[in-house]
Amino acid sequence: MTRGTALVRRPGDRLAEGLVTHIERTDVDVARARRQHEAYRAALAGAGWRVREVDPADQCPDAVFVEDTVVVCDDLAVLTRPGAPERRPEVPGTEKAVREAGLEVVRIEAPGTLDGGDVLQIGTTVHVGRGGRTNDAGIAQLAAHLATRGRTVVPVPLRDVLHLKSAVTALPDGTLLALPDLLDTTVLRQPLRAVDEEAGCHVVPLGDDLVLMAASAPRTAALVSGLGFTPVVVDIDEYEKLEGCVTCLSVLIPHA
Ligand SMILES: CN(C)C(=N)NCCC[C@H](N)C(=O)O
Repeated sequence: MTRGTALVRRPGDRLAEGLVTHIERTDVDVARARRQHEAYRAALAGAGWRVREVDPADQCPDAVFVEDTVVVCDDLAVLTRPGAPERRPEVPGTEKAVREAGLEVVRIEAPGTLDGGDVLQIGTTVHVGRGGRTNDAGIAQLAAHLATRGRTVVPVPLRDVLHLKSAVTALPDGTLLALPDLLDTTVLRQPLRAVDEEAGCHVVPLGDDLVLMAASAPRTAALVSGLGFTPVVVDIDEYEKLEGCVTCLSVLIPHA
């Protein structure tokens, strides 16, 4: 049984030069990061996803964080215009992959900026973080594109955090796991549970009751398990040194 296609992009040799904005830079062990990426790909495959590699963009240290380059909604791929200009050359490789997956392609245009890490889709509601990477023009363009698929966009102001999904993601039943101090929770449209581990608010529903989580959030994994879900745990600490998390390393395209 295949759930769909999971796009990933292998880390390049320059990974350790990736951007760091809200945390202190520490050394990244690239060889270890490659092993962790291999295990991450295996976890996706083990959960029933067909893993497809996006062409490398090795001149861009952050290219492994492929989530930031596209928002997939049903049969539509919205190519982003990343808020960090040095990440924009990552987009053409993603465009090739989503075209090959048969998706309709539109894009965020200047002056809009939008990173996929700011976009949290839950049912027909799409929460979009407004912060350092995503601006109002980007949010307005995304809202217009996703309206064609019956989605409603809710902007969420962020505080001192890279992306919306650095601070909140959702379990398969729509319950939000969040670090409430990092965003304006009053605008969120789903029930919220505060977590006490930074990586605890990063989950990726993989289908059925499976929930991809980082090994750095053991207490939250126990919580998630107690709620009746099955955590699929991966160690991604080399990516966490670059403000990455489990969501950023893939783009899931159901049924593709
Ligand atoms: C949800 N998150 C956090 C993401 N989708 N992306 C992380 C990108 C990290 C990269 N060093 C950067 O600063 O762009």
